Amino acid sequence: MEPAAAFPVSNISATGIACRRGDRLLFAGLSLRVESGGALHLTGPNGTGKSSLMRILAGLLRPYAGEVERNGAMALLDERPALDAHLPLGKALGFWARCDGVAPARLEEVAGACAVDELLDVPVRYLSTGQRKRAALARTIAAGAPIWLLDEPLNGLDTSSVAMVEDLAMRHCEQGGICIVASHQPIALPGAARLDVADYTA
Ligand SMILES: Nc1ncnc2c1ncn2[C@@H]1O[C@H](COP(=O)(O)OP(=O)(O)OP(=O)(O)O)[C@@H](O)[C@H]1O
Repeated sequence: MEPAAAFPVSNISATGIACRRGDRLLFAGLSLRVESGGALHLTGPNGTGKSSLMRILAGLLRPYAGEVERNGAMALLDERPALDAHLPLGKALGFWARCDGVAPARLEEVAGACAVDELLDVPVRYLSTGQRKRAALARTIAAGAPIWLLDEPLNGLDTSSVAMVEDLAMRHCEQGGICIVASHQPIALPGAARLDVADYTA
């Protein structure tokens, strides 16, 4: 994929974050900051609150305490692909591309980079687990946001697709983007900081 234009300087920071779900305080006192070109790997056992933290960073979940500040647009990949299951993949991606003002040529390029360019005529509901994950990644990347929040991006991917995601994330950071990945799987992200959410369990 041709590099996108270098991203404007961006950053995301969270200060003193506490997260409560139901009547449980999951974690407290968690702070982080990632600048342009930086990567962060959020780890922790199942149920520690990685996805909850990602939703807090994305502005989709209000923290119980603390603040998130962000300069720059953000795109979230999580377990919901946000692609219309009844549409062929190309049309489902096209919907978001129009919303985000993405040129058709750029969408094609991103589809190629995510290895879904051969699947554009296939209804989203027929895609395999790994194909759906790559399609959701294409939707996320095509948005053109400097800040990527990738929640378990490797789930369901084969070895070559894992390498593909690692390469895309590395190149995004080289272009001045930010990549925050929540995953209990190892992921090769050169220079990435690591934060174990379990260290902040309340
Ligand atoms: N809407 C909700 N209401 C109440 N509890 C919730 C809600 N959503 C999640 N939880 C609980 O919050 C805890 C943390 O969930 P979360 O998905 O953030 O963890 P995680 O670290 O991402 O886990 P995994 O590694 O399994 O994906 C879990 O115990 C979960 O059951």
